[in-house]
Parts: sequence; structure tokens; C-alpha cells
Amino acid sequence: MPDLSDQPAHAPYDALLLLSFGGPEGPEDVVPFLENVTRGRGIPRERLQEVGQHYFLFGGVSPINEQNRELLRALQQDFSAHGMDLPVYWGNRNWAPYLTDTLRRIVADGHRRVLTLATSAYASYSGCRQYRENIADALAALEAEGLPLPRVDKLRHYFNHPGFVQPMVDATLAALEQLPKDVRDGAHLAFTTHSIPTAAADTSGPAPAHGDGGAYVAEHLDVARTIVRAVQEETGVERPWQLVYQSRSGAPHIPWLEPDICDHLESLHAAGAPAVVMVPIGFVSDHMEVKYDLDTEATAKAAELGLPVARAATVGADARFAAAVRELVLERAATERGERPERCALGALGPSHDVCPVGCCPARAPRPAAAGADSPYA
Ligand SMILES: CC1=C(CCC(=O)O)c2cc3nc(cc4[nH]c(cc5[nH]c(cc1n2)c(C)c5CCC(=O)O)c(CCC(=O)O)c4C)C(CCC(=O)O)=C3C
Ligand SMILES: [Fe+2]
Repeated sequence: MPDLSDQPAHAPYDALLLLSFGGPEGPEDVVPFLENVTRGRGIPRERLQEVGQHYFLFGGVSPINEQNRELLRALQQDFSAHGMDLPVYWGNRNWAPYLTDTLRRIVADGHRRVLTLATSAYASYSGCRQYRENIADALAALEAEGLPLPRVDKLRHYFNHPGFVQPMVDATLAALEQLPKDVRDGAHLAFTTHSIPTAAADTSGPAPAHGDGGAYVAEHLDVARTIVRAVQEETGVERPWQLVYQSRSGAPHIPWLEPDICDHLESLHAAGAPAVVMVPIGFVSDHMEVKYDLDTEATAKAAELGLPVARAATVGADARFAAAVRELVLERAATERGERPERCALGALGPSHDVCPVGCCPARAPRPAAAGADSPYA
């Protein structure tokens, strides 16, 4: 029996990888960034020009990289405050620091068991399997260079972890406070997330969860219900609510999840709603989809309607989220050691799977994906 008593609590892991989307950091980055995002994805040219304009409106700088630097610092701070000596690295799918470069550095630093935190809390091809494909691509690149291959795992979906949900409850309450007093109690809650093709939603999550909206919609509805209940408890007011969508991109003839937030604001206004709080539960930080699609476009639509709106902040680098990540790391590490740790989750769905099963969030065109049961890597 090996002596495990001097092993750290995060063993067998020796590094945490923060894996994100990436964004441009200046006007000259915008077009190459969009080319990276959309390579082989069949997005109409007009849509790309339009989205490029969103970035140029903000000086060509997406807030996402700075937000990830903040999250990285929050994680390092939380880990060190709790005596957890686990290095944290950051890599992106679409912009520097690129995942492959980061993984090369992780290996050069001598790490061989890597746990991944993706900045996407829910199941879906874009939010989960595509990141797993990116990890497989990075491993393939290292393999081609003859480098030792680390084993890369991915944390379970954390959409219903209290450290992710509680900051959103507080943010919803704070947004309600921003509304004029006389419309506060009547305000509707509009929970928003990224629209995806309905075909991708229907096949999101493990195969048994496939069906109308799949795990993607079910998970968002579960989080929305948890927030609604907590806000009602806190304010003593029962508010109407709905899950709606934003940031749709694909061609018009392909069905995507609806309604869009702007259409929703119109119909709420027509139905006499006095005010709306938009709660972007689908996003981890206030990146461009939030800054443009909600704070610019949807807010302008509301102003045009004369409908008071406020937008709840995303979780970002909240200390409770950093602590949740530490708990999730310790939980998964214990599971990997064969223990049965407590697995925290709010809502009705329970904690998500640790390892994506075969057939989870399938791609339109199958490609190798690491950190799951169908990974071609150890
Ligand atoms: C589910 C989901 C999330 C949430 C989960 C997660 O976070 O992963 C997300 C996040 C993000 N999406 C982002 C940006 C973009 N997404 C695009 C396109 C697409 N997103 C999709 C889905 C998602 N996207 C899909 C199905 C497409 C169609 C093309 C394809 O199938 O790939 C495009 C192309 C142009 C367009 O908008 O059409 C851009 C520029 C940024 C960065 C923002 C910044 O820069 O601050 C972030 C965080
Ligand atoms: Fe996106």
C-alpha cells in the first residue's frame, strides 16, 4: 500500500487549466479573431461584418481576456489562502494565449495530470464538447512534437453549484434595486443565454437527456427556477419569468432557440409589463455578448419602447465562484482517488456527470474529443 499521507488534497492533479473562448485586444485583432471563431462553421458573411462592428464599437477590445485574468487571480488567491498549492494556467480556443501553447508550457513545467475549468457552465456542443475537441487538438499537436502527453480531465458542469448560483441571486436583487421603486414589484425576470441551433440543443448532454431542448435548456430552466425562488424569498414578491435567448448567428432558415431577448421585450411591453430585469445566466463573465447584445442592443430596444430595464451582473471573478472551483477541484480529486466526496448542487437536476459519456453533445461532423469517455487519449 503506498503511503498517501503526504499527498496534497488535490492529488492526483498537479495543474488547473482555465480554458476559455478568447477575444480580440485591439482593432487589428478583430478580423483574425473572427476568422478563428468561424473557421468551417458556415456563418453568413453579413453576420460576421455585423459582429465585427460590435467589437469596433468597443475599440476592438473584448472584455473577456481581462475578465479571465481577473478570474485567474481570484483562483490563485483563493487557492493560496486555503493552502492549496495547485498552479493555475490559462489558455483559449480562439485567441492568445492559445490552448496548445499553454498545454506545452504545462508539460514543460513538469505537470502530467491536468484538470480543466471551462468558462461555460452548461452542457452543449459549443460550451462543452467543442472545448474537449480543442483539448484533443492541443494533445495531438504535442504528440506530433514528441512531447510527453499529460492526462487532461474536465470539471463537471457547475451551472447548479451554489458558488455559481448565489452570486447570480445577489446580482438579480441588485438589478431590481436599480429599477424605479414604483415598477420594482411588477418587474419581470428575463433569464438569457446564448441561442444555439435547436438541433444542437435537442442533442445536448448525455444521450438519455436528449429530446426537446436537451440538457442545455433543462439546465438553464433549473437555474432560473432556483434564482426565482431565492429572489421571491428575499423580496416577498412573486415575479413572472421566462428563459429567453440572445446572440443568434446562423442562417435564417436554420431553427435556433427562441424567443430572442429583443422580441421578448417587445411582447412584454405589449402585454403591459412595467419593467424587466435581464439575467444572463448563460454566461460566466460580462463579455461582448453581454456588453453588446444586452447592454447596447436590448437596452436600446427597451429605451425605444419606454420600458425600464436593468441587467444583472454575471458571476465573473466573484470570490464565491473561486471558492466553488476549489471545492470542485477537491471533489473531483477525491473521486479520482476512489473516495466518495459530497457533491454540492442546488435545484432539481442534481450534480452533473464528471466524465462526459459517449454520445454526449454530439458534433455535426464527429471529431476526436479528449477529457470524456470517448477520448482517444488516456
Ligand atoms: C453556447 C455558446 C456560448 C456560451 C458558452 C461559452 O462561453 O462557451 C458562447 C460564448 C461566446 N461566444 C463568443 C463569441 C462568438 N460566438 C460566435 C458564434 C457562435 N456562438 C455559439 C454558441 C455559444 N457561444 C454558436 C452556436 C455560434 C455559431 C457558430 C458556431 O457554431 O461556432 C461568434 C461568431 C459570430 C457570431 O456571433 O455569429 C462569436 C464572435 C464569445 C466571446 C465574447 C467576447 O469576445 O467577449 C463567447 C464567450
Ligand atoms: Fe458564441
